[in-house]
Amino acid sequence: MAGRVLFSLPNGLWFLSPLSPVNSKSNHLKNRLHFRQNPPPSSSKAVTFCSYRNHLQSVGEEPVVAEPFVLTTPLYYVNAPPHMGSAYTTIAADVIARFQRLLGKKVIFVTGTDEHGEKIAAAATAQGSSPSEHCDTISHAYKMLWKDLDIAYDKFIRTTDPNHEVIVKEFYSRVLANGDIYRADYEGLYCVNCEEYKDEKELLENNWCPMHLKPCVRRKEDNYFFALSKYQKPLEEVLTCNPDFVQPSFRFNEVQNWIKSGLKDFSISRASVDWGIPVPNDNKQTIYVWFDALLGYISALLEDNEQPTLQSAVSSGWPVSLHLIGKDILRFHAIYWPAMLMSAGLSLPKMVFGHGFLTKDGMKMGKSLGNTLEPKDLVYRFGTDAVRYFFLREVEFGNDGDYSEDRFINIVNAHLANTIGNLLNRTLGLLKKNCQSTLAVDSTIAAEGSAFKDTVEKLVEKARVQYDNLSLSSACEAVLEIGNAGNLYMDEHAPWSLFKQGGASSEAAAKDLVIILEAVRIIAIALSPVTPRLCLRIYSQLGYSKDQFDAITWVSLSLSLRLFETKWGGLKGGQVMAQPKPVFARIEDRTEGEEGGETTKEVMKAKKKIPETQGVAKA
Ligand SMILES: Nc1ncnc2c1ncn2[C@@H]1O[C@H](COP(=O)(O)OP(=O)(O)OP(=O)(O)O)[C@@H](O)[C@H]1O
Repeated sequence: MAGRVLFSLPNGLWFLSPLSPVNSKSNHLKNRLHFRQNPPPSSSKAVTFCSYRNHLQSVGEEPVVAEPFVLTTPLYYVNAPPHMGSAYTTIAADVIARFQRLLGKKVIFVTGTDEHGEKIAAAATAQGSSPSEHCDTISHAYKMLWKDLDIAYDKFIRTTDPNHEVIVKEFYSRVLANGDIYRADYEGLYCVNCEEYKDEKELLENNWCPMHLKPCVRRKEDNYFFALSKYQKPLEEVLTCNPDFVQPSFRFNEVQNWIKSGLKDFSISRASVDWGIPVPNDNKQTIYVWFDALLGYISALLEDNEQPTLQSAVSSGWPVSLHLIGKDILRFHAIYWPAMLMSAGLSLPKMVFGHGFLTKDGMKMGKSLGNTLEPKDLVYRFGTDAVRYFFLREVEFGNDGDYSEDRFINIVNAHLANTIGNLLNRTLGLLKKNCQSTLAVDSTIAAEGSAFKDTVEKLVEKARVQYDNLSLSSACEAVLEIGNAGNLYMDEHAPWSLFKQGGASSEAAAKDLVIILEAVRIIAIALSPVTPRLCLRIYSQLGYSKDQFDAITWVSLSLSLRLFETKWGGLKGGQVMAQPKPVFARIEDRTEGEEGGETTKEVMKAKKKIPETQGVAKA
């Protein structure tokens, strides 16, 4: 999405004269907001966001009880294959989706690709392929990467999908009928690579684009515009009535300031771009990104073989609970999109979260700059869980973060291999040696009167709250603290020496092992949204099957059905643990064919897969 608008905010337009007034600007500015299908209660008053929501509820468009948890990533622009920045948003979305599923919610996780525009056509020509072949190749590269990164999405929407086109056209027609689209002439300096008119103030000498270091060309065309300015007040109200609408809170303030500084109408079509969805009733123009790609969030919701209508798509999960995006496209998601939805009489998303950038030498990593980090390479070298864990734990969600390989290796080794993996391994080693790998008592009995149990329960609750607040790094930290507390407990109690003393000391030592293993069991649930493979291996070591792992929930819904939850008390006396085997090999210790695990095998598997997409040339 962002790839189509780089560094240019298409607000500053150069109006010459309104053309054949689809709805002339002067007229539509006088109009009050109205909604074609569901007119609001009083057409004589400007509609506020709060009254708008009440109105939608009364006509049944806004569900009173939230149903599924629907979340989206941006639809990535297929001008080049994915990179670690695209992977970052998608990993974070996957973690949130997995967490919500653990809470027992039905989740619809939407991702996909934005496939229209001049840059795509140019990239295809440069490759000697057709635009549609090019889109197929790059879109496939995204899907392959999501597979390697264990991204469990529910819907993958491509904007070249014919159903998407139907939805875009219906949406456009609604907004048009609402008097919010008009045609006007404008002229300016155009950067072909940004696919955007630029404000002369932002250009370098001789009108060079600062991003592409190429000259912009003067262009004049007539386009269709969306009357964003009409939504100034309603958007102010959206923020006033809904302080959680934009997260993190400092981005909320940014959005508020943008709105305060005055909203200008924006262009929604291109006359010179063929590779796109034609504007209804004017096939000389194609629809520009915001009236195309953003609609993918809605068309993705269509069920297979369903009539593609806005109504049917919306009834399958709109409004979304969360749009997860990078801060580069915040303005479009937090201002343009809500205004467009209001114009079409549809509900607004519940939250837009704009995270920060992964940077390289302080610059945003991006396809256009080409300063990207290859996620496939990282997966090949370090494994899927290591990549997922590092970026979420290291970068505070919402802020920027720079990548360093040393830091990557240190963090992953210290947290996953040492604190968690080693704790499990040495406990199971002692259990094997002294208790035939069998638990002496239930974990509830073992922990009677133990302050450690309370510590674990508090920390896991802290992790839940942090996941819920989208503080993903803090959630990881809370889980890691359980591991730290477990290691401390082990060192303080020294069960290895208690076993040597025999008698009551030996019994106490056997209980200590149960206590530590129960803590590790809880870690495996709490970290499973972030490192699902590692957590499955931990669960297997604790003697559970994959089916049992797949059935875990965070909170017990029914005591008889949900045995494996984050509450203390899952492990039972007599339960037999598996033979101790490292669940996470330290990075420098991994060699081809090494025993130790699946981690090594996963790395080798990823290595074999690399050629599948590595050959995709950059646009
Ligand atoms: N460096 C990055 N850090 C974090 N997220 C990123 C980064 N780069 C891209 N993204 C994610 O991808 C989205 C933009 O998608 P897009 O396909 O336009 O990628 P892009 O690499 O930014 O493209 P371009 O460099 O051409 O602008 C962002 O909103 C964000 O979700």
